[in-house]
Amino acid sequence: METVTFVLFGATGDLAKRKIYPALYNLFLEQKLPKCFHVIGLGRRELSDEVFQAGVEQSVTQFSRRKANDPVSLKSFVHAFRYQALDIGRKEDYTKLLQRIEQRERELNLTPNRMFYLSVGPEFFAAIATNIKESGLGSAAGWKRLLIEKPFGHDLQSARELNRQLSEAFSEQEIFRIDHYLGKPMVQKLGALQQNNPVLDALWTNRYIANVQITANETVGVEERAGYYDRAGAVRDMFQNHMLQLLMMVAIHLPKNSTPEEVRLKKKKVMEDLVPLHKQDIASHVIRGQYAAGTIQGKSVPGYTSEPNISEASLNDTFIAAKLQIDAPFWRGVPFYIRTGKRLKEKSTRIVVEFKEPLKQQASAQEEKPMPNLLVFEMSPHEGITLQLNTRDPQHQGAFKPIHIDFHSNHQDLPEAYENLLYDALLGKPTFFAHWDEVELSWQWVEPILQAFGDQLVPLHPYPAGTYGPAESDALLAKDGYHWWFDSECSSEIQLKGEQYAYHSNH
Ligand SMILES: NC(=O)C1=CN([C@@H]2O[C@H](COP(=O)(O)OP(=O)(O)OC[C@H]3O[C@@H](n4cnc5c(N)ncnc54)[C@H](OP(=O)(O)O)[C@@H]3O)[C@@H](O)[C@H]2O)C=CC1
Ligand SMILES: O=C1O[C@H](COP(=O)(O)O)[C@@H](O)[C@H](O)[C@H]1O
Repeated sequence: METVTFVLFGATGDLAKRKIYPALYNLFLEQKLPKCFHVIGLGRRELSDEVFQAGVEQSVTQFSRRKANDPVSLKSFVHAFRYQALDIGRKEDYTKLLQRIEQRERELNLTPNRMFYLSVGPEFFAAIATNIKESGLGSAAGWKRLLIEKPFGHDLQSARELNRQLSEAFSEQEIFRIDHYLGKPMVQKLGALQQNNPVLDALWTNRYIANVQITANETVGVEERAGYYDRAGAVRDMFQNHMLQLLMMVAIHLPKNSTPEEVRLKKKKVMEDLVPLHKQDIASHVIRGQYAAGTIQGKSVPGYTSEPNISEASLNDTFIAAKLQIDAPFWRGVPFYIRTGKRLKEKSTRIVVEFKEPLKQQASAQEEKPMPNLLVFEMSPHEGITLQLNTRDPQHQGAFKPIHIDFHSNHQDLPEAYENLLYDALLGKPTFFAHWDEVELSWQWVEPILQAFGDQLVPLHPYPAGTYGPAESDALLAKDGYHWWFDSECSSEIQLKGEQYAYHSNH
């Protein structure tokens, strides 16, 4: 791996502490960082290198997946960190930063490859990119890369404007837009599973698939992010980015050994083929909800509008469910249902592929009917794949009985999303980053939803915290003769009737 200077804007912030340092530490332990790896952390406040290093050590000790119990390797890791105060708007600070970086590159005899990670609010992205360019920080003989966090824009127009500004300092190949769902191990496996298993590959079409359900349920509420979340809502916070990325990843058909460029083009094609919704049709395809007071895991929680710093009159969405259609030969006629929300009954992120039921159609009215075959990709709370099959139960007059073939990973050994993404960025591998084309098409697709929500054309359904969202979300599927899998009664029914064949792996 090539040597690199990792320049971290927002080095004193929450994301750096909880995600970036622990991810770097795990890569360090697995020897996945370049030799002579070093970091320059930037923030507004004045800190010495020693105080900064102590903060990095603390965050690694607190948040790392692997225990930081070897003091020698921990010291060696934090020794790679230096700190410099920098105000994003002050040009002279970038000149000082350049001098510091050049000095370190000379000391360590490094090729001047520089990776700039913007772990700061999106309002700073354009100013930082411009200052990197104007100060000469981006003009060294080595490569440069820009890593940015979401949110990438607030709507189509602002996303385009931001992209225009970034493009003046960095080319598309140099911009790595982080969508941490693309870093989740199960999401990264989706393509490989399909490509390397002819059984799955053959089934991946509307001939066999009845519908696809993509769920990201959360138990947390708005937490301390009122300022951001009340302007974003579930549609901008989760749907436009993470949920549509999951849709692209599950719907693409990839030939073996596809290049990043091929993956990008296939994902783009999925977005281009998504049937657009018109503002006046949104209410029949999209359900908007907001949590009311309720109980989650035995604990009472307030409603959204009683949360700190949220107005009592807020009409912000904390839940969204939608029915999407892909107008392409493989997927025509297969509804993709997507839902995500806060303060729901349990944390669960999964994709369920429900297969068609020719046996059910053939069975007479009196005959007992089998359950559909399901293929479930679970990302949270545990990573796993489950296949639901039907068998007959000799103990119950040969009645149909679903069985589950289960693969579950030992999640302690799984890399965190940020580890995967940082590793790929260091290697310059763009496959699991959001390309501008996807981001632009995603904003374009959600734009009528944003407008319909803004103009109050879609009812805002309250749902008690601790449920699965508004009943209208169930009705969205019931209209087509389906239901969300693994919610309440449905899931317990399957669990009770089903027999489990489990396969556990350490990887
Ligand atoms: N936290 C999370 O879990 C997630 C965060 N994100 C995104 O990551 C980004 C960072 O979030 P987060 O770490 O939570 O934010 P924080 O508010 O915790 O940290 C902000 C950082 O930016 C620095 N900063 C702010 N203003 C300036 C300035 N004018 N000049 C220089 N530095 C400045 C702060 O420095 P100082 O401390 O010195 O003021 C601090 O290091 C945001 O875009 C957020 O949306 C995305 C997904 C999850
Ligand atoms: O990006 C975000 O994601 C988290 C959910 O991530 P997960 O990995 O825990 O599923 C969400 O809570 C947050 O609001 C959003 O900004």
